[in-house]
Amino acid sequence: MTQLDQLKLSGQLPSPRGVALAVLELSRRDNATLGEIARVVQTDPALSGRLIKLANSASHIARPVVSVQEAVVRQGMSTVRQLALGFSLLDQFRNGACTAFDYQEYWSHSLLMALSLQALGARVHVAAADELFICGLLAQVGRLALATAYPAEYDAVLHAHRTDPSKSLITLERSRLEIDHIELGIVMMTDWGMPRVFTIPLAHYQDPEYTSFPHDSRANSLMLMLRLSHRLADLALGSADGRMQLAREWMTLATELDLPPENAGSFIDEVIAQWHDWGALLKIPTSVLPPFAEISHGSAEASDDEAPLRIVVADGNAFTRRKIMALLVEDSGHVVYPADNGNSALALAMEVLPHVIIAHINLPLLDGLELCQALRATDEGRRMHILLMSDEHAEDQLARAYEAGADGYAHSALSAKSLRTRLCAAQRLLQLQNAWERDRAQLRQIAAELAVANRRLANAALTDALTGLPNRRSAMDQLEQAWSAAARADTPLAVMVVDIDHFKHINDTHGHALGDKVLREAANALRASSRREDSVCRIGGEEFLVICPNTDLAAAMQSAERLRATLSARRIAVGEAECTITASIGVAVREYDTADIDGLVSAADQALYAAKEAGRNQVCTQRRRPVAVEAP
Ligand SMILES: Nc1nc2c(ncn2[C@@H]2O[C@H](COP(=O)(O)OP(=O)(O)OP(=O)(O)O)[C@@H](O)[C@H]2O)c(=O)[nH]1
Repeated sequence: MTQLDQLKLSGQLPSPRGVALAVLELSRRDNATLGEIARVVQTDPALSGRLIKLANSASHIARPVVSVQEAVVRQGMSTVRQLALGFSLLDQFRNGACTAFDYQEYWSHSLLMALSLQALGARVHVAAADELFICGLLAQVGRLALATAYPAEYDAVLHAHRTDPSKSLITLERSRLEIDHIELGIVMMTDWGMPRVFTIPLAHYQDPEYTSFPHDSRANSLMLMLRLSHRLADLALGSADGRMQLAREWMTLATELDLPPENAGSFIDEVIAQWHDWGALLKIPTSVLPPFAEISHGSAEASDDEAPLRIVVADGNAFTRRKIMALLVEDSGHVVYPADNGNSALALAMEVLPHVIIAHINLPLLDGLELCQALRATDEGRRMHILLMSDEHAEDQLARAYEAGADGYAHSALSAKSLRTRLCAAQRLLQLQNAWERDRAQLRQIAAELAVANRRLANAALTDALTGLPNRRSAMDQLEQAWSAAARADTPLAVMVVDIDHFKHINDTHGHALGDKVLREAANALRASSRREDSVCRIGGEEFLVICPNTDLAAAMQSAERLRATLSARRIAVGEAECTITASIGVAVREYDTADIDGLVSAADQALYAAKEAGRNQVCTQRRRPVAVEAP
């Protein structure tokens, strides 16, 4: 009798109890109905809740499942049986006699595998979500079984593995227990009715060498999904030091399932969030991780020397492609994107903008030389380091490779060392490019800051600091423009010079600070009361210039009168009391004999003088006599 047969007969293997056992036995009957299963499940509230939660977590379900019956119908008899079993094991084996076996960590790892597999299933449609969940949850049940059946011996196995990790766990299990956890796990799962479609990839997914299922087969997809899920669980529960490497391996492996590395972050962060959620429900410990993008990029201080490269490996031969990919990932943690023909290599390169492309010269669809030429014809492709590989060393091929724009040429059987050496050149290029881009970014930043500072200075040079109005210089520029526009279009142009009366007296009586306040209030009042197209400027101490395009004398006089009235109606607080001000305004319009803007302002000044002479608080034109205007 084999060790396995003895074990099966011994009754020492983990097996379901209670409701789960009843579900298992019931489901083995030929005439069992889903209704009967649901009734049994209902007697266990914890199991009922978990089945409902699981049924609802399959994202494609529009209407939430609220009853056990519905959950059981949706999940089907075989899935319910296995879920009941998985949860029953979890509840029974939270602790055990094998001291070196961390039962809590085991379940935490298994739960994350279950959720990851389920989430991958939503992207790669190879099996129902609940089936994938249970497949992940029980993927390593053989380890739990060995720890349960042989606590002392397995303790020694685990210690030996920890002391010398170069010896694989499976080898140690075999040498000490004559059976390994994978074999045992498969037997147990087969006994529990797990379909072969799952047990076959489960038996192989931990092989260090790739097991060759056909590339587009369901078994291959499941095997990759199991590897990805296992690696994710290792990443989440392992030490922070190894996370970056595992994250990059994960991204590279994910490309084999057509999951683009740029989607890895959101996928993994989502699965980790579900893990926390389920962990709380099942009372299983989980760990808090930084966002995946942070893990995969490593510390911000990583130097250019350590910076991983994005590499597209294009080879029609799956074996060579995988060999190179494995070398690149294991050796230096680069992020690698596989392509099996020239067209997909080109599309991939344009999408992920790799630093390096390693392409076989005889690629299908678009050969290596054509790929090289196509890349070199683009701005992005010109910056990539292209290494072409060939199965032969032919001089004319070498020449054609360089003519097509390749940076390097190598034999396809190149060694790891030789590949590493060649990547050094690309890494150096990357360093230079990074340094150049940093310099450029710094220059752009300086230029932007300078532009802002210049704008501020220019603005300050044209603005009066006290009132925020355009200053004399700006006023004269604006007037020049208004003059030109009026001359071109033969339209009228008027200006007003507004001067606050007896302003010296205000300063002398109330102080300079109140004088400033009066100026600010006068500026605000003038701005608020003038037309939108007029420009109010401060051209001297208590003197303002209002430029009024397209305004004839009568309209200007009317506006000036309105401004005068506004100012004189203004009450300005002086401590508890108030004071009032008045202003005199001189108005001038551009006439056929007005020489230039100085002439125009001078005419307005003369009019202002006339207004002052006439007693202040009034509006005059350049004709040196007050003009009576109607109040607006
Ligand atoms: N508070 C304050 N006072 C200013 C400012 N700029 C000029 N002044 C003062 O404004 C006063 C102008 O006085 P004058 O030119 O004699 O004119 P006025 O007292 O208004 O008399 P009339 O114009 O003839 O009505 C001076 O005392 C200046 O010191 C300023 O920015 N703030």
